Amino acid sequence: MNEHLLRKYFIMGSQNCVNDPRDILLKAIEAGITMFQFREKGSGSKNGNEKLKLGLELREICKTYDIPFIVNDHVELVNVLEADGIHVGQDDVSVEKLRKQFPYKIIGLSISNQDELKRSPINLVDYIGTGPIFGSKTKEDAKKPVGLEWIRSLRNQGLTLPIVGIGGINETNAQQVLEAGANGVSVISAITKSNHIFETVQKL
Ligand SMILES: Cc1ncc(COP(=O)(O)OP(=O)(O)O)c(N)n1
Ligand SMILES: Cc1nc(C(=O)O)sc1CCOP(=O)(O)O
Ligand SMILES: [Mg+2]
Repeated sequence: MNEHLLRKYFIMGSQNCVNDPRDILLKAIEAGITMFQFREKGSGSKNGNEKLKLGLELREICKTYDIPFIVNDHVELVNVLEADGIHVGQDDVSVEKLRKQFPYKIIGLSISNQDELKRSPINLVDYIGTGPIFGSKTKEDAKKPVGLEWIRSLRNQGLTLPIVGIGGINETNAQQVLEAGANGVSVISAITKSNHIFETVQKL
């Protein structure tokens, strides 16, 4: 994949939004996000047909503006939403299975420590998502922050795969994440909770 797509990677589900998620996505796209992940998950999130309807609407917006659309976790939504790819974690469907099913889609995998790195088939993925870099209140089951040191460690071990940092990243600390060796930053609340989405995304 083109590693520049990770530069400003926006993740969102309706549970993250006070305002209409469609409006938030449109504003974020106008401001310059480079990729979008549909993550309808956790308390307050939609299910079934409502989830599907929102996914289709957000997908359509991304298609209009040529922004890659990634599905979080849910393999069955990849074809239905004509997604460009899928992001999975260590406890989700296996990357081996995914790569067989989707030879040409973008596959992102979360890797947050040395053990996970050792047991992950990184040759099959397009990028690594790693975090939480800083403390995050957004993910209900977030691990303890791994810090910038973990990104440096991945690079010091010679990992050349594109890396995107996640967790507690905002316009004031994004630069540190890039300087540590990440190709980009993925954010939820920095954008969904911003009163000035355009300025926030520009600063990121
Ligand atoms: C870009 C990116 N990085 C990490 C994650 C977290 O994935 P996961 O560990 O599977 O946790 P959930 O998001 O499924 O709760 C991500 N979604 N995106
Ligand atoms: C979805 C997610 N995954 C994480 C991980 O560490 O894998 S942290 C996280 C939440 C990111 O939200 P915010 O930008 O609001 O902190
Ligand atoms: Mg997951």
